[in-house]
Order: sequence, then C-alpha cells, then structure tokens
Amino acid sequence: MKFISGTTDFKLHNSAVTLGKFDGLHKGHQILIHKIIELAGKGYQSVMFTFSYHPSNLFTNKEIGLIYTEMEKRHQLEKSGLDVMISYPFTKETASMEAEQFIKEVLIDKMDAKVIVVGSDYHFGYERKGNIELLEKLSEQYNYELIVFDKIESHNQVIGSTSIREEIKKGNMETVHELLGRPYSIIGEVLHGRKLGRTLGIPTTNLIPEEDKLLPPNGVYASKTIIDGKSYEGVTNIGYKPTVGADPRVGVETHMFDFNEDVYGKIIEVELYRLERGETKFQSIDELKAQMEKDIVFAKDYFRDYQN
Ligand SMILES: Cc1cc2nc3c(=O)[nH]c(=O)nc-3n(C[C@H](O)[C@H](O)[C@H](O)COP(=O)(O)O)c2cc1C
Ligand SMILES: Nc1ncnc2c1ncn2[C@@H]1O[C@H](COP(=O)(O)OP(=O)(O)O)[C@@H](O)[C@H]1O
Repeated sequence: MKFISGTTDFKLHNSAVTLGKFDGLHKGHQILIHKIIELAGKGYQSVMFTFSYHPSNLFTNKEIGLIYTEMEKRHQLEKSGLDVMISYPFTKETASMEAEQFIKEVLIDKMDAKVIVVGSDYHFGYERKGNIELLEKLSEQYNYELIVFDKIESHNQVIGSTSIREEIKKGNMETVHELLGRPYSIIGEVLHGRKLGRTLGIPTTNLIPEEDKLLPPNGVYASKTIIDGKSYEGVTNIGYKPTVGADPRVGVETHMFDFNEDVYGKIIEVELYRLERGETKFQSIDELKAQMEKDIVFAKDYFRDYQN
C-alpha cells in the first residue's frame, strides 16, 4: 500500500476513491473499503482519502481520542489490500475550500477519480456544505460514478464512531468487538520497563500508546497479542502501576501465557476482549502478585469458555 501523507502535491490515475474519517475502520467503513478493493479488481486504483487531523478537533478544540491513530489505521489497512491511503493535511487552506472546488481540484485533478464511494451522510468542503446531492449533480460534468451506501445497524442502532467511542470509554469490549467487526486493539513498540515483571515470575511487554489514542478504563483485560503475525493469549493491564511507584504516562502491559521470547523493539498489536477489574494500588508487591495470578486464571477461563 502506498501512503501519501503531509503533502498536497501528488497525482494519481484512474482511481476508485472512498472518502471519510474512517475512525475505527468499523463494519460500516469496511463495506466502503471492500467496494473500492472490488473495483481495483476491475482495473481501478483503490484509494482511501482521509484528513490528517481529526476535523472536529480543529473546530471545537475539544480533545477527541481516536479509536485508531493514524499509524494504527495504516497498520490495519496494510492487511486489507488497499492500493493507496492518503492522509491529506487539514489546514486553514484546505478547510476553507468550497465543496465544488474540492471535487475539481482534489478528486479530479489530483486523483483522477472515476468512482467515488461514500456513506449517505458524507459532508465535505467549506462549512460542510458538500453532500451526496452535490456529488451526484456534478458526476456527469466531471465524469465519475457515485456509489452511496446507507449506514448499517447492529441491534437496531446505527454503527458509528461516536457510539463506539462511548462503549470503549465504558470498557464494554465485547460490544466494541461486535461493532468494529474485530477486537479493539492498541499497536506500539515493546519498550523496556522496570524489569520487575521477571522477578515476580510474570514477565510483561510494555508499550506506551500514542497521545491521541482513545483508551478504555484503566484496569485488567483478557487479551491476545499479535507478534510477527502470530497471536498469543494473555492478560493486559492498562494504567499507571500505582503499587510500584506510578508511571507518569499510561501504559499497556501484557503477560502472555505460553510465551518466552525477547520481543523488545518489536511492533505488537494488543487486542482487548474483556474487562476484568479496575487498576488498584496494593499495599505490597506480594498482594499485587497474588492478584496478578488470579487475573491470569480469569483470562485463561475466559478464553477457554468463550473463545474456543
Ligand atoms: C495482569 C496484570 C495486572 C496488573 N494489575 C496492577 C494493579 O492493579 N495495580 C498496579 O499497581 N499494577 C498492576 N500491574 C502492573 C505491575 O505492577 C507490573 O506488571 C509489575 O510491576 C512489573 O512492571 P515492569 O514491567 O515495569 O517490570 C498489573 C500487571 C499485569 C500484567
Ligand atoms: N510470557 C511473556 N509475556 C510478556 N513478555 C515476555 C514473556 N516472556 C518473555 N517476555 C519478554 O520479557 C520482557 C518482560 O520482562 P520484564 O521483567 O517484565 O521486563 P520489563 O520491565 O522490561 O517489561 C518482555 O518485553 C519480553 O521481551
């Protein structure tokens, strides 16, 4: 997959483009992505167009954690067979582009769009004035085909990034799994911790999520970790480790069962399946260790009962 980022200077040919924020790459997003990948089989170049800053952040100044950071989205899309991912700089200049100007200058001139695939509520351009009616109206003039998908539902509720974020904040990982069509996950590099894990007899991989990543509540989760394409069951703690001296930044720490390799420096993906309990400050390391052993039993039981 080609990744175009940090520049507005590119030229593509004969593309089938899908447009949006695509935070979470949830089941609704996947329909659009499958469509353009299917079109790639007919000779088009499949392209996903996103802006590199979350547009709602820029206008409201409100912190919005992302279900997937840009790096994570890229990592997931690498596996999908998409030809090109564009992360287009969202600046004052791009934000002030009129909708028709965006169609002409970006979709047509830079991307040579022949097919445009969007969701029914897609809005774009200055003041979000562009919509599917405008795309339809201009399709003949600019010679592209427009394909629009309705939003899909799960349990009578429209699937959307906002409601998935709410479920993540509540720690409802099973619901999130259902809505995303895959477990929620965190991707990062294995860093060095304090090396206490090994002395406890419970080694852990440590990673620090990116600043803009939306995390579920601090606590302990049944998890699977993907390393070099292989998946390992385990248990993950998210938090500051108050018992051993509170880290300044929130960490994601995983003990994998049946695993005994050095993985420092590797990029791993930690998938969270179920929340067991919140993070606690224990009075002693022995109490912490006893609880971690119970956590391991919890996660092993979970995978035995629900997964296999
Ligand atoms: C399953 C699991 C549960 C944990 N629960 C807590 C907890 O409730 N409170 C806490 O302070 N630390 C908790 N930790 C973090 C431990 O303090 C940490 O793994 C240990 O100190 C080793 O740290 P190190 O990797 O930096 O060497 C947990 C870790 C794991 C793997
Ligand atoms: N079962 C396992 N689960 C997690 N990490 C493991 C496991 N077995 C070996 N390791 C390795 O050991 C390291 C963790 O040891 P630990 O003493 O907890 O050190 P740290 O404080 O650096 O996390 C991991 O980064 C990984 O390379």
